[in-house]
Amino acid sequence: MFKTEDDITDAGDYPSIYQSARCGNFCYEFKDLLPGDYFVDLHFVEIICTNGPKGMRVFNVFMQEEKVLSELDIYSIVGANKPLQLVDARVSVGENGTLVLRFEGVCGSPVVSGICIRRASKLALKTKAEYVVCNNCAAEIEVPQIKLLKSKAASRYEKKIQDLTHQCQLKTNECYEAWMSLTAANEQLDKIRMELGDKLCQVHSLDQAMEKQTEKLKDVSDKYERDQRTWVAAIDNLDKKIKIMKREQTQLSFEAHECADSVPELNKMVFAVQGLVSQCEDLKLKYSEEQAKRKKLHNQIQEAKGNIRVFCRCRPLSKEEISARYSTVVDFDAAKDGDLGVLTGGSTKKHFKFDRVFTPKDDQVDVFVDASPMVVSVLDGYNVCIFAYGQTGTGKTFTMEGTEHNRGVNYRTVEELFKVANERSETFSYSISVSVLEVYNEQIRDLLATSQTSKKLEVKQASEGVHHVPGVVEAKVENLKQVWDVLQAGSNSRAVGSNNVNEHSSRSHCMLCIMVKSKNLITGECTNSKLWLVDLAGSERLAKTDVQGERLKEAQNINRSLSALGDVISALANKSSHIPYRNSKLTHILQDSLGGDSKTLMFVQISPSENDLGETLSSLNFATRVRGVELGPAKKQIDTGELQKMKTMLDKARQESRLKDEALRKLEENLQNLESKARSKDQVCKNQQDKVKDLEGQLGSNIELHNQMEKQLWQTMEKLKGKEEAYVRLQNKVKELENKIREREHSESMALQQKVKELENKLKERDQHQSECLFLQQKVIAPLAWFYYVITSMLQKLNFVLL
Ligand SMILES: Nc1ncnc2c1ncn2[C@@H]1O[C@H](COP(=O)(O)OP(=O)(O)OP(=O)(O)O)[C@@H](O)[C@H]1O
Repeated sequence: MFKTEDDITDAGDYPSIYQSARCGNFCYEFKDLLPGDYFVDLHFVEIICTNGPKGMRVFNVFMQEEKVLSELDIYSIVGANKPLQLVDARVSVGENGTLVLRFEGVCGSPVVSGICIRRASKLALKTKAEYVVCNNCAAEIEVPQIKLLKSKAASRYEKKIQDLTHQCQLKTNECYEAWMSLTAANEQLDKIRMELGDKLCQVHSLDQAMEKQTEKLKDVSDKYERDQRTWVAAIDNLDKKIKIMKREQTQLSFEAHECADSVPELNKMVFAVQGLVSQCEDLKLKYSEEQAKRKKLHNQIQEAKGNIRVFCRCRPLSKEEISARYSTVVDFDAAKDGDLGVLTGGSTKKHFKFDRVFTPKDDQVDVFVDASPMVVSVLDGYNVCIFAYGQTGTGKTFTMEGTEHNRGVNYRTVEELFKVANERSETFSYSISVSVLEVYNEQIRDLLATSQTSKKLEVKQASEGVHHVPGVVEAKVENLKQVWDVLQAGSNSRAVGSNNVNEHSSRSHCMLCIMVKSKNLITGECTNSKLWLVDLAGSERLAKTDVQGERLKEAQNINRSLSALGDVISALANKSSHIPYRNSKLTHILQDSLGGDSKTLMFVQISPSENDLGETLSSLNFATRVRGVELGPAKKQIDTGELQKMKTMLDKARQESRLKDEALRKLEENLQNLESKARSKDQVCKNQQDKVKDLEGQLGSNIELHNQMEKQLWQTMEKLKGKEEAYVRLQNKVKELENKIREREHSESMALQQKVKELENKLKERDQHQSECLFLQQKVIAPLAWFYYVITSMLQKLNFVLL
């Protein structure tokens, strides 16, 4: 016997069932069975749910090649995964002991899950037999009584079966309709689901749009709030500003009124100032006249003293001379009067007369006291030339340059110039610049030039009566320190050019030029003057030096330039039509500072030593020639009484000038104070008027701006209102939509639920019908099949008997 005990409740993957399942046409052959009758149970199950109408999965079952089941559709009877059993199908096994079960047209899914074969009891077959005679052969054919009974019952049953089959058919139809309606409902449900999905998508996108809209609205409202705050702050600020401006305007109008009130007073002041100004103008005029007079007198004194003045200075005996026991040949007894005696040998004494004689005891200060008036002339616009002449080693450099602790004329001159320039700073402005030159072997060298050029420096005429050396450095100096630095630079540069500084210095002319540009701040008169301070080369005679070659050339050049200087001075004194300035570089450079209105001071430097007597006499003779020629006999005879008178006049004029200066200064101060007060008042008044105008303008523009801002604010608020309304409208719309969606969802879900319920009910009903059908089928089909089988076999037998 082959039987499965598997209980199929749900769709499960039971291997035994699968293994026994087959598709298509197949048969099971059971061998070695005892001949006789058997009950066969067939267990069916539709494992896979296969949708489709009834009659799609039908198959036939044959037992011993007799069709016991025709067009069986399990699914339509029990549905998916439900077992169906055919029980107690009776079959006879012949002498061959073989039972053949054949399945035909099994399609779709496996259906046969078990076969049960049981032997039928023999007793059951032993029924009382009846005999019938065959019409053809008259043979008696045994017909069991029971068979007749059974045939009656079978007919009864057949009828019942027909009823039941009919009912079953009806139920199947109903089920089919229910199934179709369920399918349709399912389809509708799917459609609704899809619609619902679409709606949900729509709702979602609407939500998103709403969120975006809300965010936008939030941004707009934030911006609006921010703008509102800014505008409110701006309006507050403007209000404050307007208030401040109004206060300022009140203040300014008050001040303007005050100013207007003070106008008469101011007018009075202006009149007074105008009076003072005219007074001042008079005083200025007088002051200028006085100054001109003073200048004239000063000049007259200078002229009286001589435009070319000669000072003689004798140095002390040097250590070497003392140790060599050289005696002094110079007599200073009448030095105070400018007289100098030189012992020329024995008791012979030669006398010389100069403007001043400085003994070895006289120091640099004493020397400069007498030289300073000449120096100051350069500030009055005169060209001045001071030079030191004499034999080497007689103190030319000492007099002109001096030492660090014993400054000479050069330094003191500049010092004096700055001092006087400062004193005159209220009436004059001065610009001072300095050049330092050297003339060696008739060649000009710029000692301030940072780089020496190969180009020769030449003297050129800049304009009528003005000569200069183009390309020469003119260092602008504003104080003593700067002058000292320039002098040092010149001195250093001079040293660079030679191995032995002293030797070189004695063989070249060192020329310091101080250029002064002045402006009279009262009259506006400008002058351009220069002061030459020249340390000449040694004047020793050629014969004595006894030199040759380069030194001879140097000495010749020195002699030539010095004699050219003498010639120029002579020509000037003689008022000659031609002054031979161009005979040497020295005189050519000094052209505009020697002669004319210029003033010249010569220091003749001498040695007291008997050893230098010859050179001393030579120098003194040259100096005498210069002085003698210049002053001339007529000029020498100056009336001292007249001079004294002029001096007294000058002193008086100076005194008066000082007093007037003082008065003028005070008046000027007063005037300046009044003018500045008037100016400041004017300025204040003007400023305030301007301020009032500005403020009025600003106020106007601010009011306009304020109005514009208010307008803008109002417009913005209107816009915002509109936006807020739109926002509220949108929010309402969104809410409405949400409500609609909710309602729709609710109604749709309700309808769906209802439908689902209905469908479930229908399904339940169908299930119930199906189970009923199944139950009926089970109840009916098996016996029916049995009866059918029995009847068929009996009919066969009957046919056989009948045949
Ligand atoms: N009045 C003086 N009192 C003291 N010493 C002096 C005086 N004059 C000149 N001497 C000294 O004499 C020496 C020579 O002077 P200085 O060099 O000035 O002569 P010089 O004429 O310029 O010579 P050179 O022509 O060589 O340049 C220096 O040592 C200087 O200090």
